Amino acid sequence: MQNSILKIEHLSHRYSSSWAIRDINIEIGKSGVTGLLGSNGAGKSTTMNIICGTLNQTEGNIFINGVDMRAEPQRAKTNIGFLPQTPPLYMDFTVDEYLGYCADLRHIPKASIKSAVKDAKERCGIDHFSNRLIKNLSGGYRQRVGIAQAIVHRPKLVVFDEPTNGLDPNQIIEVRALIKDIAKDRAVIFSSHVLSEVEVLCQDIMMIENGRIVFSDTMNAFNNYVQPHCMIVSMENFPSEDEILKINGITRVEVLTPRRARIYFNGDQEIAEKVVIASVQHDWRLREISLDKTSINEVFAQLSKNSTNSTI
Ligand SMILES: Nc1ncnc2c1ncn2[C@@H]1O[C@H](COP(=O)(O)OP(=O)(O)OP(=O)(O)O)[C@@H](O)[C@H]1O
Repeated sequence: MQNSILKIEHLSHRYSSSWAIRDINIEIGKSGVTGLLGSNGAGKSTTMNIICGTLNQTEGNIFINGVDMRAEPQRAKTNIGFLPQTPPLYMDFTVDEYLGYCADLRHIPKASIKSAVKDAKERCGIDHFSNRLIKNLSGGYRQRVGIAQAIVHRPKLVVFDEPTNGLDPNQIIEVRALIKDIAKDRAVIFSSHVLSEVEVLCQDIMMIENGRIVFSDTMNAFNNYVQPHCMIVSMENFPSEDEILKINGITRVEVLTPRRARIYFNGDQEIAEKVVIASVQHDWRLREISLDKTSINEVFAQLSKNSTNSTI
């Protein structure tokens, strides 16, 4: 790939005797959000810690903007910002003290620290909390401070390890919006074990299971790959299963309540239209019809299962 910000070649890591990740190869471009999706223990944090230079790999190479992390770690790290799963915050520092300290650690020249901190605070919407002790901020604002430290040195690649974990629903929406904004002018890698979160945020998706990449492509390709094959239907006058099975393309009906069912179909994307037409013709009084996203989760489970069957 021309213009790649991150290139990973044959990356493997072993903790004492067992392999956590095995032969991972990844290349990502200079902008946009790439989602790293995997269940608990799949190997996301291990991969991210190695990318960010906080863990030394057992085998393989990492290049950040063409710079080899092993050969020139300091130079490679100038282009990386990292928000680990547990944000490295000092609770007794104010926001300004903490971000100033982080900017200094990142070798920002003394004369530029103030403006770098100001930019990061503005970007993350925390400039009104400059003098607040971090321990007195809410979870969502602490996470913003964590994000601000990850971008204070204006890196070309920012890595977020499960950044919405432990936040309430409103905070999750705000942090997602912030990540989207940050990705406008740099590359972002974002890990999660929640498929719906990766779907709304990322253009590209990599799935890791059992230490191996089991899927790596665009979000569009993933959605095409996992075409839904069932939908939820509610009707006032719910017909018999046999009546529904008469609609061409429907293969199975799973009754959920007397007026609601999950309907499986054979991939025919016009099936919803056919159900609507049949409902009008037979006066079934359709109240709800929606593609069932659980079928996507089933594919995720299937990909995970395939990788569990392979030996690491
Ligand atoms: N310090 C460690 N020592 C030994 N084994 C470890 C260590 N850290 C992680 N592991 C193991 O390596 C594997 C991958 O863990 P990792 O934390 O990378 O997964 P993850 O996808 O980030 O999971 P989670 O979503 O739970 O954080 C797991 O089997 C885990 O138990």
